[in-house]
Amino acid sequence: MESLCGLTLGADPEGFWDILEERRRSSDLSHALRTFNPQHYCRITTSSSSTINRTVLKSQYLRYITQEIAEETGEPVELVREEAAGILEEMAQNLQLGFIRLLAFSLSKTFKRLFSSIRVNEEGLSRLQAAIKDHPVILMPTHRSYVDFLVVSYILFTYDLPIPVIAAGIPLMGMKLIGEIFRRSGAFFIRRTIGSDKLYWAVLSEYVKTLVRTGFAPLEFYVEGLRSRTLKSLSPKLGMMYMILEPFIKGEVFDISLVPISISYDRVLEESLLTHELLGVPKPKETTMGLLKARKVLEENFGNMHVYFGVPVSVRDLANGKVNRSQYNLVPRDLPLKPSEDVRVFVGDVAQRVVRLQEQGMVLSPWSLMALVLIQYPEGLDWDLLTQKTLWLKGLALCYGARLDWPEQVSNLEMMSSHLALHHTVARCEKGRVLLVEEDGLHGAEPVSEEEGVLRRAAVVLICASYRNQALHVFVRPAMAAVAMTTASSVRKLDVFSQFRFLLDVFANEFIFIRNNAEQDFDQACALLQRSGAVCADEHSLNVTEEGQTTLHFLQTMLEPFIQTYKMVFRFLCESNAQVFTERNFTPAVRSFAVKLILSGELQCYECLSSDTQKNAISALLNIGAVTKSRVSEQTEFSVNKAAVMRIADTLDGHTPSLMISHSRL
Ligand SMILES: CCCCCCCCCCCCCCCC(=O)SCCNC(=O)CCNC(=O)[C@H](O)C(C)(C)COP(=O)(O)OP(=O)(O)OC[C@H]1O[C@@H](n2cnc3c(N)ncnc32)[C@H](O)[C@@H]1OP(=O)(O)O
Ligand SMILES: O=C(CO)COP(=O)(O)O
Repeated sequence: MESLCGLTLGADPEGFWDILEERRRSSDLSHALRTFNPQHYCRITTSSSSTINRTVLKSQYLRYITQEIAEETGEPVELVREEAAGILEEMAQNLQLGFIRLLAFSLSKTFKRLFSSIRVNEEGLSRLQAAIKDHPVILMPTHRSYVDFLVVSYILFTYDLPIPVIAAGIPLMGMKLIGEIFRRSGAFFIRRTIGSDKLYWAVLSEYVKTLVRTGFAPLEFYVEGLRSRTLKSLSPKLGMMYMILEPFIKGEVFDISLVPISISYDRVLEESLLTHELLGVPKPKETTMGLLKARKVLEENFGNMHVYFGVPVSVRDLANGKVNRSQYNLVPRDLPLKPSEDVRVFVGDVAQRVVRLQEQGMVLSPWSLMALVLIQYPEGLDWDLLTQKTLWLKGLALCYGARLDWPEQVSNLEMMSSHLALHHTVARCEKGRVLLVEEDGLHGAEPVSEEEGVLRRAAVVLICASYRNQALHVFVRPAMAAVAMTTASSVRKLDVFSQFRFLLDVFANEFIFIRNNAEQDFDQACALLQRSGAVCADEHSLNVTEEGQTTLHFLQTMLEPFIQTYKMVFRFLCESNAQVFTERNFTPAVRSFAVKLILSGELQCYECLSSDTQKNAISALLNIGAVTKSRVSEQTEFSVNKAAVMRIADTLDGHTPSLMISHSRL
């Protein structure tokens, strides 16, 4: 079968093509050394990295800011400019085709060992090719693994598309040799927390804006800001998003195309490390030695990967009627301007929409559905029951519009058994019963303390939960409506909606919802519940059907670990003697509170140990106003309004009408 650039590749019924198939049949060296002649942006003004750097340093914007900083600090302006040049030198990429070829060769070898297939939607690449010619393009992939940025560049190279420049966290720069190879493969390095460093913000934003204005190359950045430890989408970071959109907002480019990219893994390379971070184990430092030591991962199989290139989104279309760009006609475009309220809202809205599109492009593996069932049976369940429930769930997922990797020509038994085998480190079938498998600890199979036992159990539960999380975006709206139906004061749609809206507020950091979209979310939730026959609705009420009990119960149980974790955090805040917590102490203190509750038998939910969910619970309280945040002597502190937290906990239980909470905004 033919692909975009004439390669012979394997297609599956969903329109995905396995790019490794060709690699398994022909020389990796010829692939790496083949003619590479991509079509660039039609108005590209430079293809030289050093010209980009010079343009940044000479820009009016940077001159203005360096002058301003010199006046504020009393430093000579030349010194400030030198500092700016130093920051730029640390940051700038230096893309060279030779390094791309080198990596193309090594990655072909590595990917073939790690993955059974890498499937790419070719029509998405054709759309991307067209978009690249017309406007500056921003590639926005999901971030679940270090493999993400490698595979995106690899695919673009394979399909003869321009190699992107990529915003990379600075720790990667520190890796001996690898850091430099990455820089020459298009990475530009940014500090992880910039805080109030005015000069750094200025250099970074001018650098990013120059890349966009000149159309030097597609710009790739990870709007979630880090790899999601839970495999669930993270709330987007807005700093870089703002810089990228600014050239359009200020009328310097006609349009910008944002391309969401959804990367779905059957099995994530870093599954165990990422999960342990959720339990408080520090992330290993990125070093070349660490990478070499990790090479035993090459002995494992990680199944299939799907990379879905979404439909390019026109920023111009999104901005229509939402941003008043004429306000920028009155001031020179080079001068810094604080973003107006409409721009701030717009940037956040764009980022949320892209993350939603990323979710919609994700491909679910059978294991993800199996994990959804398995996690609801912590003591394990019979294989037959797992099969029956997973197949039922497959039907529900399809009914809710999920993109599933479940080929019809393979039997269900074969599909499920092979996926269980792929995840042999997490679950196993013994005597017809499927059970979660705990990893051995540092000191062998037996835990040395009760606490270690809890954390070990939590590790495997959290890995399983992360694969469940891959599918949550498909179910979260109907699941929230299902929960709202149990706690609402009546079956009247108005009452259920008010409870639903409260849940949206509480879980705003947990799941991706677009701001001010509650009514559409609710309508969609009701429509899906109706479509699956779980409820029948008329204009004013929602009623559970007889056969809908099972669906509703399943959906409610799906959200239970999140509800339990939030309640546990609320309880911790209310029972603690202190009214104020430092950010640093919060997670360890909540963790030991949760471990105690589990050991005492008061809490059965091991997912409550996830620091990610605990932090989201605090963020929810901050958003609602029940907790406030302040900086006190270099530390972030949370002050808790215990009465407000209790009312939220009550509403979550359905004891207090949600309207009171939403309207008073506490
Ligand atoms: C063929 C084969 C080839 C293979 C070839 C391989 C290629 C191999 C390449 C390797 C490549 C690796 C790639 C790795 C992938 C990652 O490393 S992912 C991690 C790095 N990327 C990102 O993080 C991107 C997304 N992050 C952001 O946008 C973040 O906002 C930033 C820019 C990093 C800043 O982070 P932050 O300091 O935490 O800031 P943030 O929370 O966004 O904002 C802080 C405050 O600054 C304010 N602020 C925002 N903008 C500004 C501004 N311009 N001026 C002043 N203040 C501002 C905000 O309003 C905010 O204020 P508050 O609301 O808190 O009051
Ligand atoms: O630096 C990154 C490279 O992927 C992402 O940050 P984390 O390592 O925190 O996920």
